Amino acid sequence: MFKLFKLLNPYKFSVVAIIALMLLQSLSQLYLPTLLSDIVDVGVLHGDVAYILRYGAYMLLVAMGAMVCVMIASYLLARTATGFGRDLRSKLFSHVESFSLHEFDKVGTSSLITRTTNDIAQVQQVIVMMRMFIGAPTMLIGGVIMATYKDAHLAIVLISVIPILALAIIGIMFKGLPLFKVLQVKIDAINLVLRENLTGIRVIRAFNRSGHEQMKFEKANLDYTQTAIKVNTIMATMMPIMMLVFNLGIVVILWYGGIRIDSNQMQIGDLMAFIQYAMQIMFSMFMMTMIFMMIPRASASSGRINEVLTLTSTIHNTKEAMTLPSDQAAIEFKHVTFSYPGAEQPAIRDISFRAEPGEITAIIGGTGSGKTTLINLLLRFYDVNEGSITIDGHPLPTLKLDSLRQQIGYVPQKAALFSGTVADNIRFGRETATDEEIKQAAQTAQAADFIADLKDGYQSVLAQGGTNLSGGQKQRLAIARALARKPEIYVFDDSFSALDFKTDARLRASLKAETAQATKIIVAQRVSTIMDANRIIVLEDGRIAGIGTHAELMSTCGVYQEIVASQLSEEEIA
Ligand SMILES: Nc1ncnc2c1ncn2[C@@H]1O[C@H](COP(=O)(O)OP(=O)(O)OP(=O)(O)O)[C@@H](O)[C@H]1O
Repeated sequence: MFKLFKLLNPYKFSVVAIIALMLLQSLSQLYLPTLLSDIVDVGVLHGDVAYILRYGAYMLLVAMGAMVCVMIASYLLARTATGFGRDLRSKLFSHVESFSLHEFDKVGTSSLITRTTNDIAQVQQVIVMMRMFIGAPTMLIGGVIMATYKDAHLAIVLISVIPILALAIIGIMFKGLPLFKVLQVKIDAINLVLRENLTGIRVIRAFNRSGHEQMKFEKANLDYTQTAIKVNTIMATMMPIMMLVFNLGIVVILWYGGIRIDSNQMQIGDLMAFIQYAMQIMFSMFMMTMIFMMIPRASASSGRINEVLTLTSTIHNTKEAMTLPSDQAAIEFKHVTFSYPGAEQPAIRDISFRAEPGEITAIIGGTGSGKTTLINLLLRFYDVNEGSITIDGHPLPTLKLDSLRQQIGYVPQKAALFSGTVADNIRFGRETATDEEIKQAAQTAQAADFIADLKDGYQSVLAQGGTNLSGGQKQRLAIARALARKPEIYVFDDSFSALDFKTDARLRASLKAETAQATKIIVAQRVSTIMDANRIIVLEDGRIAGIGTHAELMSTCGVYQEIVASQLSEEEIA
């Protein structure tokens, strides 16, 4: 957790001020019972009204001073804690942004969400408690000193109670600590079910699986609740134990104090002050308990946050990484083999091909044959295990990641859109694109007509993920976004599947004219989409089953013939 507290550096002046103010406040609090005992022992017992009024006013002043200290410290603390939370969230977010897909797979999306929200809130809570960190020990130590100063004999009772309480707290903490870690993991589990449920709501409804999902959620929820109850029960036992020990302590103090007053060894005002110090000590022990309750949970959370922060992306720019020149870009895969982390079998093996500028290179194959994997490697979402991928002769790891991705207009298999307007989503491809260029991109992507039909045209607002559009409309917007980028390389990962045949054909015709010079890679399931490609790569079980034009493959590649036969009519094949 201390590692994270380095983020408090920009707030060091506030932190110092808070510490000073809280020390001042605690000292004032400790002074009040002594003033009270003076009023009783000198003013009340001798009937000196002027003394009572003078010291009464003095007490009021000290109490008000303490209150002002708390108010300023609370204000500074609120600012520091929220600032710390904001900075930590930003740090975590930007760190996660640098992750390759491998790290995302490793931590899991739901857990990353919990860590960026709930876990940071737990650590932030510790900062909020900083007031207590200073107040509680000062009051405890100061209270013991002042009580001893008032009556050393009586103080023995007080001091002997403290270790008993401390032992009880430590024992309970040891039982609670492991459960706090479990608690955070169980919040992850709730988030996972919730996330799956919300994103897959249509499928869940269509398959009448709401009851099943409800049960899954109930299970995760109950699991979390049971652990939370267990933790809280352990923690809750602490309070009655503390109260019991302390109240017994007070009874003993009153009894023994009475005897000492009786024998003129102590004054009544001092006993009153002594009891107040005992109360202050008890209060500070309560505060310490609260701190001890918070710290294990926060330290479990900070461990989870640090785990993400120390995770470095396996894919990053090397010092020597160069910028990819923005001209024609020939892509070459040379004997590429790749396995997903943790997978037993390679997803692709010994893949070699070239994709030339100005040409269309198509990739076709059954589901799971490794088509998307090839694209993931080209975009350097993952690094190859064997072989190499080059662009214009430069191996991908020698290129700056930004410059590599800058040159690629990528249309994913599942069109991902963002909340914002239609224009915003197309401009996502290139921030500097003019309105004219956005319209042109939409025109080429065959999206202009449906955009014109929307109520506010290009300014129509899309729901989160573009759920207010059809699948084909989303795909066309994703294509327009890639076109707006004006890259040297286009990658269409099964991007025409949701389009009807006519739109598919029109789109490909307009793309041909618009992207004549670029290197185009088209992954497709439909033969009709890629029949006229310059080169078709046929994949089967992660290996290349054939490379050539449609005509060549029809005579040489059995796998391709099978795919064609399953899709096209006799005339189309001919
Ligand atoms: N993130 C991942 N982690 C582990 N294995 C994966 C991952 N993504 C894909 N795979 C595996 O790699 C293999 C190739 O998957 P890939 O997505 O490349 O196939 P595809 O040809 O694009 O299939 P489809 O046409 O169905 O999209 C499959 O066996 C798949 O199970």
